[in-house]
Amino acid sequence: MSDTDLSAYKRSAALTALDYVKDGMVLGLGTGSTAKEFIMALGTKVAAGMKLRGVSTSRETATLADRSGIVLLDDNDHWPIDVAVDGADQVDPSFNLIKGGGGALLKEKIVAVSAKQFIVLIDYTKRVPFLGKTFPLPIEVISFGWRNTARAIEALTRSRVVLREQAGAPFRTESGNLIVDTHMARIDNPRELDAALHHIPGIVETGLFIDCADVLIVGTPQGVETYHATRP
Ligand SMILES: O=C[C@H](O)[C@H](O)[C@H](O)COP(=O)(O)O
Repeated sequence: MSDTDLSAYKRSAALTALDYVKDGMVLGLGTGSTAKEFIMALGTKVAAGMKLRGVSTSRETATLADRSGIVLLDDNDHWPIDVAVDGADQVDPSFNLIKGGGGALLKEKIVAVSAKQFIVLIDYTKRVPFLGKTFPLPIEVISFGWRNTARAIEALTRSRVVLREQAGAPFRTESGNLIVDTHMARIDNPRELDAALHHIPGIVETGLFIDCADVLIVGTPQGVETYHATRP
């Protein structure tokens, strides 16, 4: 499946998400190619007269939002986010996610949990029976002592941990941290793993999004499928 084909499924999911957007809302705006489709589609709503404000999860998204006519709230404001919309790298049957393929996981998680409703958009290839295996878990760590932090992650997960690089240098997040990608064969209990990882000093945030997604919108060859999470 080529990226071009998949982008059509991402776009159809993004267009469906427009149904959740109402005039005057504050939106949490995710990062990545699927979120980009959504933000560009919002531009048509704004052009038609809808007033939207947003919180951006990356500089790239801020630029797109600006082009779409969405007024961005300041980083230091309190954000009354109605709906956050973002892509994901993997989604399991309980709607737990791996995110952070683009390195924006920290801001994305802050925005997702701040929203009254979090909508996840994916193409159908990202639904998996369990997290891991086909996508390494991104973990944001501070650079101070990162090798020791990586060792601790390896010891906990019994997996290979690889420092993410970009153009031959360590990749830096917008918060100035590093990302280590953790190649796990299978994540059996994402909630337990996330909790255990958060006990390791040096870890800023993980790409595990547990119990965050309220709505999952999936672009498939047969059309768009929408699922609503049920919480206990
Ligand atoms: O850090 C990046 C984000 O978590 C993205 O939302 C995720 O990687 C999915 O990206 P895309 O929509 O480009 O597949």
